[in-house]
Amino acid sequence: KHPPLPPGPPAAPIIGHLLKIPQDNQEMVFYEWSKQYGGVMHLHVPGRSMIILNSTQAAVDLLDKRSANYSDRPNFVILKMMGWVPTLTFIGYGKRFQKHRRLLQQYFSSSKVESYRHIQVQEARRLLQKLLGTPEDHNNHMSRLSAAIIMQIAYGHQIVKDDDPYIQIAKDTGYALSSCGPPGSTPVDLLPFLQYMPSWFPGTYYANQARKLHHIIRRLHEYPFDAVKKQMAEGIAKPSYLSYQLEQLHREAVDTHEVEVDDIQGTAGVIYCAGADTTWSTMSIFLLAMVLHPECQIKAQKEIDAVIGSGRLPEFEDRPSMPYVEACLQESYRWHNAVPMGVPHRSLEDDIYNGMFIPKGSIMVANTRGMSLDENVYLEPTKFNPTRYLPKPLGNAEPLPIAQFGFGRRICPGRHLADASLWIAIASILAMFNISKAIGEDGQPITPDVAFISGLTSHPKPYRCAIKPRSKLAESLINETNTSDTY
Ligand code: HEM
Repeated sequence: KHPPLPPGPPAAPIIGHLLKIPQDNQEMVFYEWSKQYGGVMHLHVPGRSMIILNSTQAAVDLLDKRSANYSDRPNFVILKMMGWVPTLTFIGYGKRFQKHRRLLQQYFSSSKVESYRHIQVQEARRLLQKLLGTPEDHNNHMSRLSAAIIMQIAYGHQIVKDDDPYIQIAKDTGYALSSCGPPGSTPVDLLPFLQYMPSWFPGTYYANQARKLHHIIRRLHEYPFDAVKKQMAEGIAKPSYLSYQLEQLHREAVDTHEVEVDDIQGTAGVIYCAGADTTWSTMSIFLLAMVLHPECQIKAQKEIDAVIGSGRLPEFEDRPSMPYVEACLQESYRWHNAVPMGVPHRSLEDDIYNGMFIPKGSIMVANTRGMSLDENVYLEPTKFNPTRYLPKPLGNAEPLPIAQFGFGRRICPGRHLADASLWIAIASILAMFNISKAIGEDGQPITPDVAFISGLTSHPKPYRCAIKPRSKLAESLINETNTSDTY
């Protein structure tokens, strides 16, 4: 005796949509289905309902406004097999979730992240020097920028060499996260008994992957943790999230055992894994857009020149004066997504939304990609067009994207940090470099494919481009910048 379920494609008896849900490119398939079935869709797989949200409004109405009901997580069988425990992203709603969120929110609130600006500025300057020296290595340099900022904040570790083990860990983690299938909806997640089947058994591919990648995730948690503990014992640890929390633990140990060592290890690990890879991917999406859209680049550079001239590099204080550069960042979030289907939530109680029944225990997928391409909100949504956000008559006054950082009580706690790291890096690159297509051996410009490697996170496939200083003055400005780099 309840209203109908949300609409969805026809289902087979018993197995429902199990065989219809694709393993690759799910976000795009769900988006295509939404054109027929609407912004709130229902899929049925044995033992559970999946609700796919392709409309930002529905995601806000349910995941934000009714977040008490929609902040649990499904059981991520594959991710747990990989060793992601105890990691906030995958912990269910409850006491431990609240404890981990509290630990992280204190450290990454919008006001607190302002105190990390000097690290972000320094790393953005280093990125410029790296791009000047070896522009063909742009992907590594962007990965390094993201990892270096996170490393200093989380572990007090400054990356000084390209073969730094932390960079390798960040890269390995990126690889692991994009090789583990769609989050919460691989065959093993949908039919957990498959995890116990031998590797030749159909549907066990991701369970085998998880076993293979387990050592990467353990190393991510253990290596930095052991290093900081050792430094603390020797009295040489730099201030960081980890050293701060371990000191607190030591101080409060007598009074309360609320926070335990593995809470600290887990939260430090999640900063690293959730922060470095996603920031890097968004940087890479931005650069790809600049290769393909020189007209946007020129517009952004004109704005930067008008605000800061050509004698200095951008600072955070310039941000409010550069609405078009801001729009380029926002469009990079929307045009392609570092986390294309978000991280699924789970509902705790039965609910009714717009006359549709959402059963208790439903897996709620906020399809960021679908929301980014929603033609009811964005004109020509596949086009990279920052102007769309500018007020009329300059632009089309379209709403800024919000889905990229998720929703409700699960919204990304690192969003203020990520946004600031990306802004300073993007503004600095645009101020100093021209980005264009690389020239192939045949003398012709190479147009990079807009192609992605996708799992929980999504990365542009490696692409070539040319990155050249805008002028001799820009070149000397980059060279003269003191980054106290030792290599
Ligand atoms: C551009 C960069 C980033 C993107 C696109 C991104 C995106 C996301 C998304 C979509 C979620 C899932 C939200 C939900 O379930 O509704 C998430 C969760 C999370 N993010 Fe980020 N993130 C980024 C950077 C960061 C950074 C820098 C940190 C750490 C400082 C971080 C830490 C986390 C954590 C801990 C969670 C889990 C939250 C929870 O389950 O309660 N992220 N992020």
